[in-house]
Amino acid sequence: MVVLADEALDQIPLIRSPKLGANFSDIPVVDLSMPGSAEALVGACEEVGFFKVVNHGVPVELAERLEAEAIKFFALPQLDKEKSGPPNPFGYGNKTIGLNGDVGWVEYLLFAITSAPLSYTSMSFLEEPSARSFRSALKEYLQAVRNLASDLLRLMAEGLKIEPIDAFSRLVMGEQSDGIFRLNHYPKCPILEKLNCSLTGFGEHTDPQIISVLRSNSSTGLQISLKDGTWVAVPPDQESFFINIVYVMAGTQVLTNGRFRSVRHRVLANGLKSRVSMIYFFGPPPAERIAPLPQLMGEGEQSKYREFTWGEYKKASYKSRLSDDRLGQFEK
Ligand SMILES: C=C1C[C@]23C[C@@]1(O)CC[C@H]2[C@@]12CC[C@H](O)[C@@](C)(C(=O)O1)[C@H]2[C@@H]3C(=O)O
Ligand SMILES: O=C(O)CCC(=O)C(=O)O
Ligand SMILES: [Fe+2]
Repeated sequence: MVVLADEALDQIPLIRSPKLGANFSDIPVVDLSMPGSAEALVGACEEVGFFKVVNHGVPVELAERLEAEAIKFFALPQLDKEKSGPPNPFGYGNKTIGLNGDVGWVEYLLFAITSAPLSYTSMSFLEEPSARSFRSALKEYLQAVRNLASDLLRLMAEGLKIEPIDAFSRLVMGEQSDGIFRLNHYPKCPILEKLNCSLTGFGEHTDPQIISVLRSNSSTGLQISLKDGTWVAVPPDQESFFINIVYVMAGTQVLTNGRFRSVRHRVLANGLKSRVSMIYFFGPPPAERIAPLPQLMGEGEQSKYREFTWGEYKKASYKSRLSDDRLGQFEK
């Protein structure tokens, strides 16, 4: 990203509340090495829809290697980065998010991920022989995070006492599944220090897939919205993963029939330190029919939504703005 011109800031929503940034110390923590982690995970999905995972088995060095490669990419001259964009919807993007007018103080690389064998959208910079270390860091990281997501989704089924145990994981691990991976860079924005306010990095939204696995560097910025609508800051932890139980899985009454919450979240740009985050979003194949799991329906209970396929939902989602309710059109 080039040096900030004030007009660039004009387009991006400023957030003026002075209280932003209070750290939220009650983020549920799920320790995968402890007995009872399935119950802890279900409790976190019901209460907050967001939790931190520790003792997750993914070597910290894998994330650090990919982070270092991402930093090298984002440090390239703007014209070189743009050879891998614009995102349609995949590729390099700068400040615009999606196709419908959302903007933020962020540049990013967005990849579609396919499984069996694991592969990702190619981009101009990845074709260069010099991108070998980027490619290998990316592949190893994606594979490790897939394994973690599969473990988490199995634990979720165990905690909810759903059979078969792969009821959720099979939805997102198959060959045609809809995986997306995003590398975000929120450059530091020193002018914010003088203005005494924050700048939207990534506007408020709920993630549209089934589950998202997020890792960031030690820079602040991520906030979640609590049940009462208050925004709280998530203290960064570069050795852990943050899990977002997302839209279709959660409060939408689609898969878990309203048992799980999905959390609205956003990222604010930092005046002093840039933030790098990497998020793997897991979704089912386009033809998958989305309806509540019968095991989670009460007797005689009806779903609030007409049945739809994942492909129909995604199509509608790409016509929406970040903060929209993307399920409205599927209500009965
Ligand atoms: C405005 C949009 C960008 C987005 C697709 C969408 O139409 C609505 C949701 C956005 C989001 C949020 C979570 C993920 O970052 C993302 C990759 C996704 O799947 O849905 C983005 C999409 C994007 O950046 O293209
Ligand atoms: O960068 C972050 O920490 C979160 C970004 C985000 O919410 C997203 O890409 O969906
Ligand atoms: Fe998100």
